[in-house]
Amino acid sequence: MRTIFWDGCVKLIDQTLLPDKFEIIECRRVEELADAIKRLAVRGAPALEAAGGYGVALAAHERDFSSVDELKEHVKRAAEFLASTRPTAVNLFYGIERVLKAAMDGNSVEEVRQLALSEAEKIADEDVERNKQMGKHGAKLLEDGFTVLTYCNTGRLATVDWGTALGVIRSAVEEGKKIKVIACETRPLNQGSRLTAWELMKDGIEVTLITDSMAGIVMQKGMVDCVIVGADRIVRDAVFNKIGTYTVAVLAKEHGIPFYVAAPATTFDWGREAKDVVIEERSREELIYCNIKCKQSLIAPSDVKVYNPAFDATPLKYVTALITEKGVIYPPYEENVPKILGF
Ligand SMILES: CSC[C@H]1O[C@H](OP(=O)(O)O)[C@H](O)[C@@H]1O
Repeated sequence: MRTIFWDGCVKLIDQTLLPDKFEIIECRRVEELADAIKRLAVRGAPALEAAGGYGVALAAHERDFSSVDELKEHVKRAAEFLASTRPTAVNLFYGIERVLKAAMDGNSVEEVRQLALSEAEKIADEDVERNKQMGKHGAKLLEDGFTVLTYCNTGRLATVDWGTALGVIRSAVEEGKKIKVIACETRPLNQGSRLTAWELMKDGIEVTLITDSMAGIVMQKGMVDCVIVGADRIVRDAVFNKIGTYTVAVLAKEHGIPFYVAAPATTFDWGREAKDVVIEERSREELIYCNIKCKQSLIAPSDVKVYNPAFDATPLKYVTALITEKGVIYPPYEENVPKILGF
């Protein structure tokens, strides 16, 4: 089953309930999908790209319209609303803009609806295919018997299907290589423990869960052959990814361990630099409660000051190679990224 798909409305796996409950959310209105994005029921840059696209298509279908002009105005407003949900993953805006552009070519209500949904479906289908391509290219970097350290969740649940960094691991395993994974839990929302461990165990891929603070000792003990992470936005001088990625990258450099980033071309925002990117800051409740879902078990004084950035920026000097659907890109990035990705 895909992470997000169209079935008369937008349907998606509610990732906030995993690993203990597997439920599908049905979004019949854009507001419902926007809420799902904001509370990370659907999350992960490529999954957000599809969510953005499906969200624009949903806007065109969510009610009746007296004219194609009224419909187009409604869709434009919905696109702006969807773009306001999360600021850092550039894929979200790519998906929204791509479907909005397609929809504007329609000359009737029915045509706008058809064009929007068709483009949103193309985005979803393309994501699965490019993840498989990325997996093939990246699998060449993993030797039989490797142990790979991962951060956050970059698997099926972070994409429409297959995954980016976890997709590379899946592809290597599919080729017959024995790959073990050390998954960082990834505080505060535990995408690593709740989602990555769940995905890998379902696939029968050996995974060991560690706290984020253990990343150093496993590298120091020689337990890690390489690190593979995903990305939310790659700019000319840095990779934006889940908070804590920068720490892992510096540790990997210190221990001479390859640090790879797997991301599709739509995660690249090559015209910008790190200083131009907004890092999402999330609620204090994510840090002061053990379980954000039911706001139980305080693990900090309820009125303590909190800083909760959802992402950090890893300078490209810490990145051994960028794994994309077009191939593996090595430094010098300023020369090779535009050449291979055609920017
Ligand atoms: C395959 S991209 C996944 C990327 O997205 C995650 O962020 P979030 O869970 O907040 O959407 C994280 O940065 C992952 O690396």
